[in-house]
Amino acid sequence: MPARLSVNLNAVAMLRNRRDLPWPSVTGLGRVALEAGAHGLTVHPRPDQRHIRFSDLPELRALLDDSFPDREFNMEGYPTEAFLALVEEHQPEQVTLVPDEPAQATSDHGWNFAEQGAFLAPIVARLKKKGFRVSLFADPDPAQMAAAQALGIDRVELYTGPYGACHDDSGKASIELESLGKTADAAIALGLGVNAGHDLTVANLPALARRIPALAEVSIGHGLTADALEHGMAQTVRRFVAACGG
Ligand SMILES: CC(=O)[C@@H](O)[C@H](O)COP(=O)(O)O
Ligand SMILES: NCC(=O)COP(=O)(O)O
Repeated sequence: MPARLSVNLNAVAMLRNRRDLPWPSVTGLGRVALEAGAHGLTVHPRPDQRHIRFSDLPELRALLDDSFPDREFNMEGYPTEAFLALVEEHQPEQVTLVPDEPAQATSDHGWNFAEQGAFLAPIVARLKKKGFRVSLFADPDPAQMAAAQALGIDRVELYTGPYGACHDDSGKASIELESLGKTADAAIALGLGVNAGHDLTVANLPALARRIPALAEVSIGHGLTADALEHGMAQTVRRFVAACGG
């Protein structure tokens, strides 16, 4: 089965937040994504709300519940008490825990399961008890998968940033790809599902999907939003030229 696509709306939210105006609409573009076939929506509400605002969450939950009940809401974040309260309020189908510092510009590494397992274990147990599917952000490192699996999680999300960064070096990309592939092999052998995300694009996704045929889900925001701008720009300029009376 092909990997499912969850559209990360953080980049849209960041653009919206440049002005005190309601566009681009996070919920509106979430609807466009779902109408176009996305299997779900991802948000990463950071503590300073510089991208997704906490007030976006009820609207997105309602969009999925009212119009797309077969799609999924994936909430990502560092498991502070405040983040866990948001999760419990908005009931995503999947919770992805990431080891990000509050002021971190973007996610840039996975959990160290050996060192941070004791911190994660009660949080995973709490989320599992409440019925959430739990995924943990993981570096491409097969040796860490046993410690991840021991936490009782459902999936790992492989951090694909280093692979995405090889956009101009196919030799290095194939090394990063193999590292992701071996980590996925180890996770799958232990019974874990495998998601992936960070800096995935139309260009680098096909090789990833071929190397990891059981890839369950990819969440994509930055590259997908850039692609939408690139491919939508000409049509939009035509609309504005017409609005100018041209
Ligand atoms: C976990 C991950 O890789 C994404 O959540 C990524 O960090 C996107 O979040 P930002 O758009 O806030 O960078
Ligand atoms: N979970 C990873 C994710 O949502 C990726 O975001 P981006 O790097 O594509 O913006």
